[in-house]
Amino acid sequence: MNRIPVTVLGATGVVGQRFVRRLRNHPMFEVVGIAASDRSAGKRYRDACEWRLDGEPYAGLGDQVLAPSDPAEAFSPIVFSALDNAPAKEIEPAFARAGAHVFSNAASFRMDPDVPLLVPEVNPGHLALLETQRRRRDWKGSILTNPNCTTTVLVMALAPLHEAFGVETVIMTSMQAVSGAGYPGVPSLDIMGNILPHIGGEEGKVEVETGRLLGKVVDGLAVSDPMAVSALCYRAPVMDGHTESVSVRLKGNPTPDQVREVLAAWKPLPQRLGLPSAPEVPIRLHTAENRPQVRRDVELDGGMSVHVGRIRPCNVLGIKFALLGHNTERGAAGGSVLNAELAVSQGLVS
Ligand SMILES: NC(=O)C1=CN([C@@H]2O[C@H](COP(=O)(O)OP(=O)(O)OC[C@H]3O[C@@H](n4cnc5c(N)ncnc54)[C@H](OP(=O)(O)O)[C@@H]3O)[C@@H](O)[C@H]2O)C=CC1
Ligand SMILES: N[C@@H](CC(=O)OP(=O)(O)O)C(=O)O
Repeated sequence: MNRIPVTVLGATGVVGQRFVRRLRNHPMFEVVGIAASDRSAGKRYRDACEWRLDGEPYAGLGDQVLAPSDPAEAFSPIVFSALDNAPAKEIEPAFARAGAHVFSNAASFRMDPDVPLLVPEVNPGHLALLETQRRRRDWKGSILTNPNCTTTVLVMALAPLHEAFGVETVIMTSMQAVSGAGYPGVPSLDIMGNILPHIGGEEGKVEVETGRLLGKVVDGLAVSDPMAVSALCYRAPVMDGHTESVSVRLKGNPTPDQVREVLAAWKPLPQRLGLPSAPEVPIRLHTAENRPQVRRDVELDGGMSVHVGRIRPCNVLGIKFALLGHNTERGAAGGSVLNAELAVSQGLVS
C-alpha cells in the first residue's frame, strides 16, 4: 500500500511530538509536513522546540522546516491536529474546507452533533456522522475528533459493560498525570508531594463526553445516552498515565465475575480488523491486589491498552474497579492515529 501523506499541526507541543514519533515508519501514513504557530514557522524542527520524548530526537525530522498552520502551505490529505483549542477553532475548518481530513485532539468541535467523537473500539458506528457533516458544511474534507483523555480511558472500560448489561450511573474519581497539562504545565513546586483537586473544565467534559460516546446515531446526528455520570478530577505527581477509580450501576446487577468475563471476552472492531495501532488486547485485566500501577503498567502495548483491576462489589452502585490508561498515547496521539486507521479502513478517507 502507498503511504498516505500527512501533516502534523502543533508538531512542537507535547502531543504533537508524540504524533511525529508514532507516525515514524507507520505502515499507512507518512509525515510530509510539520506545522506550528507563526513563532515557529520557518525554523528547523530542532531549532523551534526542545524534543521531550525518549527515542531518536525529532524522530529523524530535526532538519525539516516547520510550515505555518495554513492549508495553502501545509496541505495533506490527512492532517493530525495537536493544536490548542483556540487556534484549532479557526485552523481545523480551514484545512477541512481545503479538502483535508482533520483528526483532532482539541475540544473545539467534539460536541458538534455532526462531528464524530470517536474511540474506534467504542463507537465505530459514529463514523456515519461524516456523511451528515459533508452535507451540512461546505467542506471538501472533514473534522473527526478524539475525546478528552480521562474520558477515553473511562469509556474503554464502560463500552463492553454498556453493550452487555447497560450502564445506568457512573461515579469516577481520577488521579491525572502532569503531562495532561502540556509543557511546562503545573509548576513542580505545586505538584511535587501534592495532589491538586481542580483541573479546569475536566469534570464537565468527562460528564458530557461519556454519554455522547456511549450514545447512538439517530437520523445522521449523534444522540447522547442519558446515563448519569459524576466526575471528580485530581492532578497527581505522575508523568504519564491517568488512574481512575470507578463505581458503576449496571442493569441486572451482574456479579464481579460476570463483569470480569465480559471485559476479558471483548474483541471490538479495530482488533478484529488488526489495525496497526490497535492493541491486541484492548483491556488488560489484573488479578493482583496492587495492580494496575502507573509505573509498572501504563507503557505496555505502546500505551494503547487500558488496565482494569480490583473488580469488586460496591455497596452503593453495585460494581467498582481501578482503571488506568495512557493520557498522551491512548488519550491523545495514539487515539487519533487509530481513528485515522479506522476511517481509512472503512474507505471514508484516502
Ligand atoms: N496533553 C494531553 O494529555 C492531551 C492534550 N490534548 C489536546 O491536544 C492539544 C495539544 O496539547 P499539548 O500538546 O499538551 O499542548 P502544547 O501547549 O504542548 O502544544 C501546543 C501546540 O499548538 C501550537 N500553537 C499554539 N498556538 C498556535 C497558533 N495560534 N497557531 C498555530 N499553532 C499554534 C504550538 O506551536 P508553537 O510551539 O509554535 O507555539 C504547539 O505546537 C490541546 O488541544 C489539548 O487540549 C488532548 C488530550 C490529551
Ligand atoms: N485536561 C486533560 C488534558 C486535555 O488536554 O484534555 P482536553 O483534550 O479535553 O482539552 C488533562 O489535564 O489531563
